[in-house]
Amino acid sequence: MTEKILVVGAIIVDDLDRPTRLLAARRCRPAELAGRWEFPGGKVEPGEEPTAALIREIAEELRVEIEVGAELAHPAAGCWPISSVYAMRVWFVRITSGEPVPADSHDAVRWTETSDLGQLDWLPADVAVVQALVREIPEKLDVDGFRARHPRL
Ligand SMILES: Nc1nc2c([nH]c(=O)n2[C@H]2C[C@H](O)[C@@H](COP(=O)(O)OP(=O)(O)OP(=O)(O)O)O2)c(=O)[nH]1
Repeated sequence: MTEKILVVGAIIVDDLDRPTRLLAARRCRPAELAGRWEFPGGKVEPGEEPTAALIREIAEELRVEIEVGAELAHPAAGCWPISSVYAMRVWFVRITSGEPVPADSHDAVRWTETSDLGQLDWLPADVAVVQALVREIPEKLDVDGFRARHPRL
């Protein structure tokens, strides 16, 4: 069986310990995904560390530097399924330098209160990730707790 291509995504939060807002990005390409919201990021290149790919993608797409925090792993599989071709891993991250601006992958970025996440029209594969976030929000997005409850496989 062929390995799926790994996509990495950033859950950009205002504070890694006590997040209250999250930066969602609206895709502008390809046409079938345009207008839907996602966790900015992209494909890991051959030989690249996933978190290095995340830092690279966020610099390319939003022109900011980030610190990578805890991973939000799929509770059973580790990776979040996207399609027969792609699987995704996502991490909480914090911006350490710069102001996020959409480059060529997005036409909007929006800081969203964690309570309003369900209002956005997310990419289909991201809905499960958002649901996992929403389930955890009453616990103030306790990222250490996340790490304990969703250990990487
Ligand atoms: N970045 C990202 N991609 C996602 C998410 N959810 C989801 O289904 N995808 C899909 C969309 C794409 O089909 C696939 C790859 O993502 P991408 O197009 O952002 O990758 P990339 O930046 O490396 O792409 P490119 O420069 O080669 O065009 O993953 C998400 O939350 N973030």
